[in-house]
Formats: sequence, C-alpha cells, structure tokens
Amino acid sequence: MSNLLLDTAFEKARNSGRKAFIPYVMAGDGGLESLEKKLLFLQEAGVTAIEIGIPFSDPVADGPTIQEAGKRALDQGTSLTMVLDYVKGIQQKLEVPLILMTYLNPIYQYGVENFASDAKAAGISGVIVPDLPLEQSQLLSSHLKHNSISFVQLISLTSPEDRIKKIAAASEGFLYAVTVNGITGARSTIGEELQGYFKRIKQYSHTPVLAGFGISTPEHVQTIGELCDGVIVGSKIISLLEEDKYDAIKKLVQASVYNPS
Ligand SMILES: O=P(O)(O)OC[C@@H](O)[C@@H](O)c1c[nH]c2ccccc12
Repeated sequence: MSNLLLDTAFEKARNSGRKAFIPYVMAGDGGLESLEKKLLFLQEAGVTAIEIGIPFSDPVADGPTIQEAGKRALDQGTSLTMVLDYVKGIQQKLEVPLILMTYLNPIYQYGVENFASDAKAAGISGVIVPDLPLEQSQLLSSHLKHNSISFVQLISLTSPEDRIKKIAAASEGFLYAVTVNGITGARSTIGEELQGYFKRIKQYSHTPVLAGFGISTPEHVQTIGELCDGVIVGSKIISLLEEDKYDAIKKLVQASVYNPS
C-alpha cells in the first residue's frame, strides 16, 4: 500500500533538488518525553521522514550504538504501547512522515491487527520489521494495507538476483538497501561494490531506493546519495543527539542537497 504522506515527502525532496534523508531515533532513549523535541528538531532540519525505533531485548541486526540506545530505552520501561500512545499525542505537531522500525516480537505481543490500527491512529506512515522475511510478511501486510501504511522491505548485499526482484516488487514506500554485510554502526569507508549493487536494485524497484547502514559523515551522505535516491542514518544520529551536537546533524542533513537552487 502506498502512503500518500510518505510518497509526497519523497516527491517534495526530489523537486527541491535533494536526495531523501531519513534519520533513525530510538524511542525512549533519554526518556520518551524527549522524543518530541528530537522529532521537531529533525523536522525543522529538513529531513524527508523519520524512522522511530522501538527498543527490543534481542535486536539481532543492531550494532553497539543502537543496542546501547535500546538498552537505555528499555531501562526506562519503554514499550511499543507507550510509544504509540505518545506519538498519537504529538502527531498534530508533525508534518514529517514517521516510519516505525520494530522487530516482530513486540508486534506479536501487541497483536498484529491492533498494532496496525493503532499505528494508523498514531499517524505512522510506514513500518520496517527487519526480522520478518518476505515469505512470512503476509502475517502483517494485509493489516497494514487496510490502514494505508507502507510496508518497507530490506535488501542486503548478499541477496541473489531473483530475491532482489521479489523484494523490490513487494516493497512499499521505499526500498531499504543495506550497504554493508553485518550489523548497523558508523564506519569510515564505502565499499566499491555499491555502484553495481544499486544499479541492479534500481532496475527492479518501483519505489525510491534508500541506502542504510554505516553512513556517518556528510561525505557518505553525498557520495552514497548520488548512487541511489537517498540515505538512512542511524548510529551517527543517535551519538550526535546524545552529545547535543545539533549543528553536526544539520550538516549531515544539508549534505543531501545535490542541486541547490
Ligand atoms: O546505524 P546505521 O549504521 O546508520 O544504520 C541505520 C540503522 O541504524 C537503522 O535503519 C536500523 C536500526 N536497527 C535496524 C535493524 C535492521 C535494519 C536497520 C536498522
């Protein structure tokens, strides 16, 4: 299902000479009440959408920075229910589309159907579930569709061609192209194989293709952004928020402008 708010946000970025830029924040890190300020700051900085992470005790794909943020959030007692309630309460102040990133277990515990309708009530535009393989995605997809929420799928560097085709066809809103083998986290170099990777993916994708994992400098944002439709930045945003380095965040977002007009 395509979500109008999300599709419009990508279009708006494109029309203003920008690549998409999606930061990731961990809900409940620093206390759930700090989320509003973070979201409003990121919205003001000009991001395309914001990915909100739900903390989980067994985050298999997360690197140390996100794991630690998740642990801090769990120590504060943050749950999916609390995050949906909280976001529902502040959604009127937000124009930027929100994408919820959560592992399957919290959704299961919540109840798949209720999750989809409560996410809609909280103004959520898209959902990413990194541990739910495409083959099992129908568990959730019909409920999301019913609530006009895009179900974003992930492709990895090791996905064979026929799988890329299937995942690209199924993905909604955008396609999340993981750009390293391994876990999330800031890194210093960019693999040369990326160019061919994006070319392969783009020929099958009917949505924007966004790169994520390891993007941590304005140079990464720019060079990787040139190869696809935009970037997702997680670990670096979490560290900069924690250190109150708001100007550095603005610089990262600014690097998504490729054709200043
Ligand atoms: O932290 P990084 O390397 O910038 O990567 C983005 C990432 O954190 C975010 O999209 C994410 C957080 N947890 C995940 C689990 C799987 C896939 C993606 C994610």
